[in-house]
Amino acid sequence: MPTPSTILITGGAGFIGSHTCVELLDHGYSLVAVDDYSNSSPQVYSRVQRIADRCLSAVYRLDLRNTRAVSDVLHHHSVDAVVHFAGKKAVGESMRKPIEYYDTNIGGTTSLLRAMDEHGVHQMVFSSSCSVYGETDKAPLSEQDPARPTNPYAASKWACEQILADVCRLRPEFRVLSLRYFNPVGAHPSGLLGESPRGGEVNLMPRLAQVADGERKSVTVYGDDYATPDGTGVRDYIHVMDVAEAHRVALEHLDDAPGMRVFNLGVGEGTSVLELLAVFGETCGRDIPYTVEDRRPGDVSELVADPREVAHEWGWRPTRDLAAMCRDAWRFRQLNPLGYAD
Ligand SMILES: NC(=O)c1ccc[n+]([C@@H]2O[C@H](COP(=O)([O-])OP(=O)(O)OC[C@H]3O[C@@H](n4cnc5c(N)ncnc54)[C@H](O)[C@@H]3O)[C@@H](O)[C@H]2O)c1
Ligand SMILES: O=c1ccn([C@@H]2O[C@H](COP(=O)(O)OP(=O)(O)O[C@H]3O[C@H](CO)[C@H](O)[C@H](O)[C@H]3O)[C@@H](O)[C@H]2O)c(=O)[nH]1
Repeated sequence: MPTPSTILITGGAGFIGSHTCVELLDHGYSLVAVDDYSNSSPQVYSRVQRIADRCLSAVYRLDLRNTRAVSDVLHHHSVDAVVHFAGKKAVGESMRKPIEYYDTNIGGTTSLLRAMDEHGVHQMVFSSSCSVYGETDKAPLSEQDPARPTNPYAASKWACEQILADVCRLRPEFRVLSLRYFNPVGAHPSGLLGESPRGGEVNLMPRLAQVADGERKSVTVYGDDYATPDGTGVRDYIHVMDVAEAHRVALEHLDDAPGMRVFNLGVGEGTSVLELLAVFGETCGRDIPYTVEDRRPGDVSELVADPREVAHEWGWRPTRDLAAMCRDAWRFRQLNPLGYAD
């Protein structure tokens, strides 16, 4: 995609969205961001702009399911492509609130597609998830492996992928790259941006940081009876700046081929809960107490990427290691103990 191009970012104030805003501003893109701030804060944009030393073209508060509101945004800005992050992302919460997850994630995506089509915008990079692979004893996982979602969150992402693939098949002007992220963690090295969830369920890395600085007494490890080397869940952690970079590279490859294509976004290395806990403890020089409880409903034992397809197609691979992920997440926590308090 030639720069400067104008990109609509949905969920731009979120964890991955905000880091991607920095990466795209740094590379000359003009950005229009929309978010309902259900899991983020508008304050994040001033930090994005401070890091990038450039402004976003516009920022809107809206719920993606409001097609009219999205359409109004596309009416006012000549957008070349959409990077679609907005959605709900917590596996455990999705087991308790399945309707909310299907409505937000699938309804938000179809609403966005309608508004895009109305304004002749047909290119999208979509945030999918490795959770679509579900419970499997295969590691690493390639894009050709079957999807077997085990919770409504994963099922909603799989449904979106199927909808997007079908739209691309029936309407060849559409081009979609669906990126199945494994576990994005870490933070911007400046310490200005990071993972700052508003209540609800907290992912493992921000939870480790909460315990390290004493906000919580211990980490609950969800199960130590999985068929993994130490019995705890294994994931493929990838630095959020690598994920942001991958979106910039993806935008350059949207036109490579017709239809929808799916890519894994992971490092290709599995890390257990206890291993991550140990590396995080070493990084911050503190003990991280933990207790073991039952498995979290909807969780799977192990998800590790085969990352070769992205490397082969785009000549790109993640470069930041687990120590950098922990170091940056800890720096963000130390500099922002209250997150983006507003
Ligand atoms: N973080 C992960 O581990 C991970 C892994 C795989 C996939 N993903 C996917 O990547 C995307 C971004 O994840 P994240 O970690 O940045 O999450 P996040 O919650 O930090 O960001 C999502 C953003 O979308 C916004 N949003 C939610 N519902 C909305 C709606 N109806 N209308 C407008 N805005 C809405 C939230 O306020 C938030 O700012 C999500 O789609 C998520 O499912 C995340
Ligand atoms: O307090 C916690 C939090 C998590 N875990 C464990 O740590 C691992 C990682 O859990 P996270 O909640 O950090 O991440 P998930 O893998 O459950 O989910 C995240 O990555 C997925 C892809 O794996 C999804 O896409 C989803 O959006 C995103 O939240 C899992 O084994 C989980 O059981 C704990 O033991 N204790």
